[in-house]
Amino acid sequence: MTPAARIAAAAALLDTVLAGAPAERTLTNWARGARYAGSKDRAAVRDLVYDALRRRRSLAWVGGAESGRGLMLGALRLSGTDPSLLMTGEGHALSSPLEDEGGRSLAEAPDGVRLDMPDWLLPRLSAALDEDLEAVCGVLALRGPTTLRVNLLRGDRPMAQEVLAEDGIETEPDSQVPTALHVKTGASKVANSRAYLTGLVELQDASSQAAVLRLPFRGGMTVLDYCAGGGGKTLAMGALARLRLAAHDVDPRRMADLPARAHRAGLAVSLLDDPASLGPFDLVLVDAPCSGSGTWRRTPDAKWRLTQDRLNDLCTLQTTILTEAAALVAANGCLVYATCSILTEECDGAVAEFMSRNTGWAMEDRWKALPTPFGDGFFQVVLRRL
Ligand SMILES: C[S@@+](CC[C@H](N)C(=O)[O-])C[C@H]1O[C@@H](n2cnc3c(N)ncnc32)[C@H](O)[C@@H]1O
Repeated sequence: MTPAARIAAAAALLDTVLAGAPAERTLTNWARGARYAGSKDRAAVRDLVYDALRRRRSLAWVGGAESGRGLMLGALRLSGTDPSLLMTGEGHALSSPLEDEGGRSLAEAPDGVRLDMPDWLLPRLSAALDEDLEAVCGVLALRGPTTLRVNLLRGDRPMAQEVLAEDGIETEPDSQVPTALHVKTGASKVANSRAYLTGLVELQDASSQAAVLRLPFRGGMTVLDYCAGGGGKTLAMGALARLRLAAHDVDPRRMADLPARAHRAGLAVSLLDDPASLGPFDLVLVDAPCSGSGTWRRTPDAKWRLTQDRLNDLCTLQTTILTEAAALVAANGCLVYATCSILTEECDGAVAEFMSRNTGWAMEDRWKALPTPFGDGFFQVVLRRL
């Protein structure tokens, strides 16, 4: 595909996403049907779509319309490329830009446009982030890093770097998180690399790794990952101490890959439909469903889909799940609440709500990470049963 054809394809896909279709499924369906697109074309179109969704409002402002064409026109203008070079109307290219099509300056845009956030969320984000608001919105409008967790049961970080390099994957150690490696080149090769297939590394953001490293593990503890999903945190916990590990999720299909991942990592994990049958546990982790606002650069359509009602529902669900999980914690055990949100109501707000309704818990640790070029936003609190 020519660069102009890739832009036209991205514009058409963006129209589908803007009409309400999930971005990931839209791209997957397109890639299946587009036999003319090679792997480099598919990756380039994917980047165009995701980059545009992250900056949907600012690109639409500069491009003159909240449409695939408008976003692509805005993206070309903001990257300093003359749009008429790639929107020529020839072959598969979009038609040439009209003289009066878009062209507004971002300097005149309202805050929600400039910061690429829905207007209703800005006051909440501003309250949560204060002087960090602009920097955080800026980070969420850019691509995130690809980060690996080194599985200390299989080797150390220098060894993982060497094994990855043999497969053409260059990495750099994170300066704060001792298990994290940022992928510099070769990210698309990770899933087929020897390091990944032998369980030496897993894909996991540095903030999630840092959160798990803070937990108070001792050998022999019983640990339940109550909202396990794919089991990223289950495996990270299991690599840190000899634990008796169990995982649960209200939707067990989400844990479908966990047995194979655990096997690769050298871990045994019991999958539980009814965790009370094996409890109580020394530590129960609630990695709660949330807005995902700390990770919106990875799922940018979620930023635009969140509504006030949905956020209220999530807050209610978070407190409900915490209350359910608390009943599974042993005497003197820990209840850990974690979320990849940066909104106060889903972080301190959810914990305060739980504490106001439940006595007999003491807060032992509270940790919050804002999204940076090296890690996603994350929040974690450790409560101990008195
Ligand atoms: C943020 S994700 C978990 C991600 C996972 N811990 C990881 O590190 O890969 C939240 C999970 O909570 C699950 N969930 C939602 N409601 C639940 C409930 N009432 N009880 C248990 N799990 C629930 C969802 O199915 C989802 O898999």
